Amino acid sequence: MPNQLRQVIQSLQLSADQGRHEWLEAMINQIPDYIYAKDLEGRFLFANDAVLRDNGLTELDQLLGKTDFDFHPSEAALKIAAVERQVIETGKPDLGIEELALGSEDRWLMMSRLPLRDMHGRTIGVVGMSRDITDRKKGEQLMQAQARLLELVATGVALDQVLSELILMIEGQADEIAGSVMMKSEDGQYLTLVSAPSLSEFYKQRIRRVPIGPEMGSCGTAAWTNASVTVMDIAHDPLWRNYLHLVEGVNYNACWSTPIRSSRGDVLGTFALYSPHRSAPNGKLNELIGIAAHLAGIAIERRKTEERVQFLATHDRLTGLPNRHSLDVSLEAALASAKQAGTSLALAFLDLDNFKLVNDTLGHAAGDELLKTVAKRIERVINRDSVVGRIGGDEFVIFSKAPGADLPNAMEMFEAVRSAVAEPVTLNGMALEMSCSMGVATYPQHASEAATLLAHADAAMYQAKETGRDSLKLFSSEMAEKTRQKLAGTEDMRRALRENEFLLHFQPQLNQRSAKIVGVEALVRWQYPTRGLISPAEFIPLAEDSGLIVLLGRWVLREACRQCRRWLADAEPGFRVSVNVSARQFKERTIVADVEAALSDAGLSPQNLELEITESLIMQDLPLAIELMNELAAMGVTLSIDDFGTGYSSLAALKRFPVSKLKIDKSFIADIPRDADSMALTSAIITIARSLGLQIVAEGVETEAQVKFLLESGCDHIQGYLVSRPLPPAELSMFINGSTSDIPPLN
Ligand SMILES: Nc1nc2c(ncn2[C@@H]2O[C@@H]3COP(=O)(O)O[C@H]4[C@@H](O)[C@H](n5cnc6c(=O)[nH]c(N)nc65)O[C@@H]4COP(=O)(O)O[C@H]3[C@H]2O)c(=O)[nH]1
Repeated sequence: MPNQLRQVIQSLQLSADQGRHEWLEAMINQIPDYIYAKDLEGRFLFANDAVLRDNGLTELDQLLGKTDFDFHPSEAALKIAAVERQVIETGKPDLGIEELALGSEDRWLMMSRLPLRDMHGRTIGVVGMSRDITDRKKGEQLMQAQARLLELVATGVALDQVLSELILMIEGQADEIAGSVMMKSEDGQYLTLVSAPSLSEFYKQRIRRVPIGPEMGSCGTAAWTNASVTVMDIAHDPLWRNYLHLVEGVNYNACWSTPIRSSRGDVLGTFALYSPHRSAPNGKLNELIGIAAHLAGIAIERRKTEERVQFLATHDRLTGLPNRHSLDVSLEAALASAKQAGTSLALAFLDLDNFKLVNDTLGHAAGDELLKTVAKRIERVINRDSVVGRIGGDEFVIFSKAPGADLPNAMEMFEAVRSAVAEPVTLNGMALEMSCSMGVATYPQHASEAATLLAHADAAMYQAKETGRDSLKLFSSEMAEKTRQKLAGTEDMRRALRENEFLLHFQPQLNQRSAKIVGVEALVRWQYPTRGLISPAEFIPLAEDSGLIVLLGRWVLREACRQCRRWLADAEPGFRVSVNVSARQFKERTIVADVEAALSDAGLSPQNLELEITESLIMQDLPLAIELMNELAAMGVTLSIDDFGTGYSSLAALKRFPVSKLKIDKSFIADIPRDADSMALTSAIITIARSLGLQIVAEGVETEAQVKFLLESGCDHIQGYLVSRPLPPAELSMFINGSTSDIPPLN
């Protein structure tokens, strides 16, 4: 035990024997904390080994009697002296103060100073203790930095800024390291540098884009293998063999790269640390790298999700083209700049010809493939200043954003688009010839508002369709007149609905063997105040087009059910009213609720209602049609396929639908007995339908010869002018209650 300490202890009159002193000294010297005692003048009376080591001393004698002014700059020494003087003067301890160690920027100490008292309680100096809390402090800083980083991610700060903060945070935890974050390119072939705040500019330029693959440096390999890669000596590591030129002139000798992964484990990029020392990261640093890669993953994934959400909000999922909404925005902007610059703008509306046929015959996947191909072809052909967007199933809109694009140039481009779309395309191994119909409208000639411009281009496209498809039409004033008429017609129909101008006629369906009326088909008419009775063929297409068919169809259902209820008392058991259903009623999913409401309003049983559904309705959206048909069939409503033979569905397909009846289209019946093919086809349809357990009704029966043929072929039910034209309910009542015997003698 050094004399000085013994003297101190003796001076403190601590009654201790020699053994205890040695034991005490050994213990104090084992402690990693710093312990010292000073007299009233700040001279060291004692210090343990930790203090000596920290000051670069080996013997206590080198310290005793000296003050902090002998070891530290006077400014720092004055600070210590002030604290100690305070403790001595007040007699109050100064406990648990956290301070940076003298002369250090990153070493933290927790200091405590207490008055040193003699056995009489007099203060004769100060005892100091301090503990190195650098690790704890760094841990706290790391936690704070993580919290801040997550806040930055959450508040949408730019990704490179977030990553740069992350790298600085890790760099702050170890000496002489510099970090980088690289992100995997969309095609998965490359890593691109996103952030590296401390790497040399020179080096950053060289690693802006590096390939991913086996033996592609530390990062390229880590991204390839989805595993950490620790290269301790770049100069001699085989992974860097082909990349040594990158580190020429910079002092990076080790590079440790860790994959940044998404929550699903996919590689999003890499987090790398460079060190001038040929070494591997220690356990603590490895842990930090793991945290950093995880945080970087959160930041990148979050940003990707945001970008995806943003993309989906503005783009069509299938083709990746701008969607209706973003197209509207760019069109408004393009129109505004054309107006400002006093230039023109041409807009084309494109609709594929026979797209539905592709979907129906080759399936939706092939339809989707075709749309993607078309989108790519259009993008390939249009010039850089033009925009193409997909605004509906097979509808595309194209316009030039550059002010001043003159009409002849624009028309030339649109023609090129048409040719590109018409190039042969192979779907499901089948080579197809596609075509499209296009309509063009221009600002300022045809319209000055975006919506009108679109509507006019649409009208021109319809004109192209009507004149044989596969063509391009420029909007004209006659088309404007047609559009105007269409709008006026819709408005007129809306008014007619309000003013109850629609009425129903009913056409009987006869079981020719029993000569009984088994049901009636409800057919709508429009009693126009000035034009008389208008046929549905004239207004149903417009009602379908405008969507008014949903309201009209609801009215028809309700009215037909009510009328059927009135006839039930006189009618044959199993008597049914059949009602035509339009595709729009299915598409807008209103049909099930409408049927329920009509039945309950009329007090009619579902068994007395039949819905006529066309093949084309079913094929427009097969899964939806099957879903709704199942719901309706489950209610007990009978479903029949109307106009059978005019669509594309095969008899075999009928097995998949919950239908119980087939109506053979009148176009087949009309050709009987003139056309042998129609007869053969009709008879085949009847045979197969019967084998499937379906009832068959022949529509449009006008002659005895047709009746004879149908009877021989096994078709029992007929509907047509031969039995009766569609009639107002009052006239039809006579058929039903048997008060007229006008039914022709069929058998
Ligand atoms: N040449 C000939 N024609 C005959 C004969 N027997 C009946 N017809 C006509 O054939 C059409 C049969 O109706 P549809 O095929 O469902 O065809 C209907 C149907 O698709 C649609 N329609 C009628 N009412 C409604 C309705 O309430 N809702 C819906 N969505 N469509 C309806 O309008 C179409 C035409 O209806 P209508 O003009 O009433 O024409 C009726 C009917 O008058 C005949 O022996 N020879």
